[in-house]
Order: sequence, then C-alpha cells, then structure tokens
Amino acid sequence: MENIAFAFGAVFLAVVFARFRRSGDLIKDIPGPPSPSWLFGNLLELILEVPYGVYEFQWQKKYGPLYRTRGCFGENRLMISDPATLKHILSHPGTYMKSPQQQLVNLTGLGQGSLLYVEGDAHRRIRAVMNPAFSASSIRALSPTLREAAHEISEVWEALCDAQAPNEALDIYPSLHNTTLQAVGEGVVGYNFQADKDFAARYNNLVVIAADRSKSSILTDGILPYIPKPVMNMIMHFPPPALVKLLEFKSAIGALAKTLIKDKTDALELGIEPEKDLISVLVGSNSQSTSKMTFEEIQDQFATITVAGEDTTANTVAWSLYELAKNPDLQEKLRAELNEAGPDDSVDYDRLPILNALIKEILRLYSTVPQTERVAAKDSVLPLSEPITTASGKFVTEIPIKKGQHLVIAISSYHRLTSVWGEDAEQFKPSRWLDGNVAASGASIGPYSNLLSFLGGSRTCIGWRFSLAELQIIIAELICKFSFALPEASEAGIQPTFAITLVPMAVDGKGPKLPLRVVRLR
Ligand code: HEM
Repeated sequence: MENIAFAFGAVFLAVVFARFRRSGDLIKDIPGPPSPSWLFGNLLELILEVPYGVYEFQWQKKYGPLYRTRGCFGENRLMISDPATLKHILSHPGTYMKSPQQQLVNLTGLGQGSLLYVEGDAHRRIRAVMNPAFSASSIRALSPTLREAAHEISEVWEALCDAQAPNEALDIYPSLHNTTLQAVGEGVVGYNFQADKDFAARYNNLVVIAADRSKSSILTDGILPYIPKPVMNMIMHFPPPALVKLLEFKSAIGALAKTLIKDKTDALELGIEPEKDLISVLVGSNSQSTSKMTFEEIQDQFATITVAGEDTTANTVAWSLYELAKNPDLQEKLRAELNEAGPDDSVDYDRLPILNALIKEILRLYSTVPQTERVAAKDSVLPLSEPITTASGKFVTEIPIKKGQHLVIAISSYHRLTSVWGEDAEQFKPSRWLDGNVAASGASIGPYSNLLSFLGGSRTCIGWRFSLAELQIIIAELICKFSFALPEASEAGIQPTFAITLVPMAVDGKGPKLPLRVVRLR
C-alpha cells in the first residue's frame, strides 16, 4: 500500500514538475507578485480575500495589465486585462480553450451538450440554433412576462415590509434570487419554478453550496487537471457531498426538461401557436434549422440557462440596490425619471438615461463574473498593447506561450484600467455614461458599451440582452414601489466576495446576504 502511495506521489510530482518547466523561461521572467506558498500560490489572495480584488487591483497598478501569478504547486499563470491581449484571446477560441477545472464543473452539472461545455464545431452548431431565441426581437416579446415576475416580487416585498418593525433591516438577497429564478423560469424555459416547491428548494441549496469558499475547494481545483480520466470516472461513482447536490439538481431539472420539451415539440407538430418563452422559440427554430440540436442537447440547455442566467442577474440587481441605498440622491433622480416615463406597460426602458447609466456602472464595477480562465491548446504568441520589461531587464512587445499555459481573463481588473476608463476608473460614477461623456476609450471589447462583463468573441454571454431587459424591468419596478437605505453601520457590513459569482457576503462570513431598510412607497 505504501509503495502505491509513494508511486502515486512520485508520478504526481513529476507531472507537476513537467508542467512547471513547460511554462517556458519568458513566463517565469514576467514581473508579478511574490508567491506566499508553493501549495496555493497566489490563489488565496486572489480568490479568498475580501473584498474581492483587494490584491488584484493593487497588482494591476504595480505590474500593469499583464503580469505573472502562481497557481497551485508553483504553476505560472498570466493575469490579463490588456485590451489587445484580451481581444486576441477572445477571437481565437480554438487556441484558448476553457480550463479543465471549468469544463469538469460544466460537464458534471450541466451535461455534455451544454453551451457552456461544448467547443469547436459543436459550439458553433448549437450556438447558431440558439441565437434566434436570444435575439433583440425575442427578448422584446418577453417584456410582459418579465414585468409579471417583477410585480410578483414587489407583492412579496410589500407583505414582508408590512410584517417588519419600522427601520428594521430586511435581507433582500433570498427574494432577489426568487425573482430572477421566476424570470428565467417563465421567460426562458416556460416554467413556473416558484410553484414547484421541491425544485425551488433544490435550487436554493445549490446557491448556498456555490457560495462556499475554502482552501480545500481551491486545492481540489488545483489537483483536478492532474487526475487521470479513469480515476476521475471512479470518483464520479462516489461523489463528495457538494457534488451530490449538483447531481441531484441536474437529474431533477433533466426530468423536467424532458417533459417540457416533449410538450413544446408536440404543440409545434399540432400547429398550436407557440409560447413566447425562449425554449419554445428554440424548439421552433431547431425544427427549421439545417444544423439541428438533438433532444438531449436541448435538454442540457435547461440547467445551463437556469444556472448561468439566474445567479448572475440576481447579484447584479443586488449590487444596484446596494449602491442606490448608499446614494440617496441618485435613487431620487432615478425614481423621478421612472415616474415621469409613465405607466410601465408603455415604457421603452432603453431610452431612460439614468437607469441605463446605473446598470452599466454596476456591470463595470461589480462584474458578477469577475474573472474567467482559458488554457492554451497549442503554442502561441500573445500580443501586447504596452511593452513589458521583464524581471531580468528584457524589453518585450509580445509573449510566446507554450501549450497548456493557464491564462486568467481579469474582467474586473479590465474595468479598472485607467488607460480605458480614465483616472477615476475606481470610483462608482454613473454620470460617466451620461450627457455624451465618453465612458471608455480604446478598441471596443464585449457586446455592450465596451464592457467585458459579458465577455466577447464567439463565447459572448448568449443571455446578455435577456439579462439587460430583466435588470431594467426589475430595478424599475422596485425603485417605483420602495425606497432603500443602508441599515445601521453594524448591520450593513457586507463585502463583494468571489464565490463563483460576485456575491454580497456578510463580514462575519456567515453566508451571502443584503440587509437594507426597505420602505413601501405606494
Ligand atoms: C449580469 C448577468 C450576466 C453576466 C454578467 C454574464 C456573464 C457571462 C460570461 C462572462 C460568460 C462567459 C463565460 C466564459 O466563457 O468563461 C457567459 C456565458 C454564458 N451566459 Fe451569461 N451572464 C449573465 C446573464 C446570463 C443570462 C440571463 C443567461 C441566460 C438566460 C446567460 C447564459 C449564458 C450562457 C448559456 C453562456 C455560455 C455562452 C457560450 O459559451 O457560448 N447569462 N455569461
């Protein structure tokens, strides 16, 4: 037994050593912060420190928009916010692919047909069939459904406010998740998740598990790429408790998806007018498309869209309300703009400057996906918009990298680049988007207002228009019906924390929450 453990350890170290050597001499010479630990590298500073970015944003100031950090076991990684390098990475999806860690989570939780998992031709085919469902006109047609979901949350909040003592803080975080789950359920998959208590409970379990952050989860992530496939398959037969919950969720949503897709396909064949939800649109466009998705592939998009679309938008609404509570003047101006715009059914939210300036500034400063990862699938060369002087004094204008090089797309850091956003890049300042101001300079990146929040290139977030519509409608509903203020200082202690997405976490570390003083207005 001891011999087996020794042999396993030796192989593991050999693989780690080979990987470390493979990263090439130039990468080791790129300036970056010292690594406090061989085991964790800089990951504890990058991932576990709160508020999110406390080290990352300082390092960007010190080392520039591309620098070296360490992952587990001394691995060299590159942190990248340089616009030219990012554009290059995002426009070559065949060269820079998702990391094995990301792909394992996608495969396990969402299935091999998931848009988040597939690469290459399969990604192009599935994306082409799905795109029409997420087009501007399909999203516009969903406005009444989204308004309905927003009305439902305000009714729940009215009841909660009535039950509260005056000035008592209300933790609005769970309710926000319920609203966005409802919006994604009814708008995208055509199902009332809230009415299904069992499903809603499973989903809420998942939100809590996702918010768990620990050294052991970082170490597990670090070890994953070194585990051979057969060993991994064995582990999947005896999954750890956190994975069990994910698998339970996958099987529950898989069964639901099967029934719903069958109903929608039958309705289509019988010539019944299709519903407006995006999966109905998808089933329709799939039947007409030459490059079809299989039944299983459509099924896998249910969990994908629910998970990718719910949490991200809930957190963005949460941070919007948090900043509005901190900035009462802005809140008043927004309320006045919305009241003047008239009754909700006729409002064109795209034309409301303050609402959209707020949303853009929140997407910039509270990017709910603060970073994502890629790994070079072959040797390549990264272009730079600014030359770098290496630790040994070499002047480089591009960086050759080897296959397997780990790259971090530093979304939140990009949003704090003074070269793009100006000297006040770190300030919350919605007015940068108003009155013809030029919020960002330089080459455009991402699908929306030069923001990287929804990434860019062929893997741009497919739900970005849906998300914007949801954000506009939910924020408008809540600001017209309630006022928001920060509670007493002792209760207000929340920090932006990286837990897959950027969540408001209690300073006492006791889970995500957002306590605000909420008052009914009408
Ligand atoms: C504020 C809200 C949102 C943000 C900030 C956001 C951000 C992102 C980002 C950064 C990615 C790229 C991940 C990567 O490739 O590493 C992504 C992909 C994706 N998002 Fe979103 N997302 C949001 C809302 C939504 C919504 C509402 C949906 C669905 C209704 C959605 C569905 C997806 C899907 C399916 C992908 C995979 C796209 C592909 O690989 O082709 N997202 N999102």
